[in-house]
Amino acid sequence: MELCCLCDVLWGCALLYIVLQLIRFLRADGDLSLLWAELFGSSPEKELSGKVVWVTGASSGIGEELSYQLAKLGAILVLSARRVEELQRVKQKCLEISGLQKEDVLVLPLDLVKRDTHESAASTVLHHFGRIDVLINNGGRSQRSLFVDASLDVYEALIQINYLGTISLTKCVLKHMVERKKGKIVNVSSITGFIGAPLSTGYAASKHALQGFFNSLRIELYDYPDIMITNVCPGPVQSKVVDNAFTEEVNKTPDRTDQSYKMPTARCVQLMLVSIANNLKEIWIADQPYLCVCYLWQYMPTWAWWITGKIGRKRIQNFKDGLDADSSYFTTKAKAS
Ligand SMILES: NC(=O)c1ccc[n+]([C@@H]2O[C@H](COP(=O)([O-])OP(=O)(O)OC[C@H]3O[C@@H](n4cnc5c(N)ncnc54)[C@H](O)[C@@H]3O)[C@@H](O)[C@H]2O)c1
Repeated sequence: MELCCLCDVLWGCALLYIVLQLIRFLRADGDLSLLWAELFGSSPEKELSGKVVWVTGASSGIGEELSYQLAKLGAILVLSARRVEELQRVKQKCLEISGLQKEDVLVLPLDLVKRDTHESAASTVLHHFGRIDVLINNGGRSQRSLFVDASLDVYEALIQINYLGTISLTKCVLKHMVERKKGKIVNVSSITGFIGAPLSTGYAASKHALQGFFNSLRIELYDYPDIMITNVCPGPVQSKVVDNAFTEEVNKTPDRTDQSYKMPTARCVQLMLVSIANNLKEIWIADQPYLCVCYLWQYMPTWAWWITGKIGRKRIQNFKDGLDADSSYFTTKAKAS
């Protein structure tokens, strides 16, 4: 009788656990393999403490937040972007919030477009720290313009920064990882790396190119099982990406709009670190309805076209109204600020 009672309690607990996890998945902000790794996988603290991590685009948004969370985990950092004073500011904060010493954080200005400087940048890191454990290809720019209105120069610039700049730096670092037979390359792609988005035709093309490249490179590295490639695909996240986006012309950026309704940068970075710690190959990080659209896109492409068409029309209308393109699909409009 007592055994029966114990069994009932155990079954009750198991059922409660499953229901809780189901609720969690329904409110999910990541794909299922990512959420599984968050619940049951290795912790970023365990995997990343003491590792040499090179972050590009570290001067703002996701890259800046990555630098802070990695510093707190005890990772040794290389911070790259174009503006040295912004990188110094990020370094200073890294030192304030962590136990890192000045010599544990290297500020290394780098322009992704200047590909002839990438080899010497990689040599500088190797000279300074002796190794590169993780390269996070995060630097990049987005787009807010319709194809009919945009100059082809914008398309060239997006490919130069997001695609060619990224694979150029990867080539310089990969040589070293192949010699060591280990390392991690993390690419901040986007959900537009595998689905389409109006106003971002050139951006989506550059991120599709990145994903095609890294998914193929991963197979070329089959004989190096300890060299890991992770493609990170975020949906809308709070950052300066829209302020810095290309518009119709290369030298024109959009008016500032409210970004506060998007996923907090800290949450996006927290999930990215889980994926790096657990060697996940591709992760999706997005609030709804974007995550649902990602699943639809994979499993029911024709239905997905129907819904992305509806959402996409609204996106263009928001843009024409001077709002953030992603604001107010289902609710009242966010104002331009
Ligand atoms: N925020 C989002 O909604 C979102 C969604 C999906 C993907 N992403 C991707 O995340 C990455 C980080 O963007 P973010 O959202 O933090 O935007 P952000 O504009 O705040 O940061 C971009 C970073 O890239 C750097 N950068 C831009 N051009 C560069 C160049 N030529 N050389 C070197 N560095 C350069 C910037 O200086 C900055 O440090 C980008 O690759 C972006 O495409 C962002």
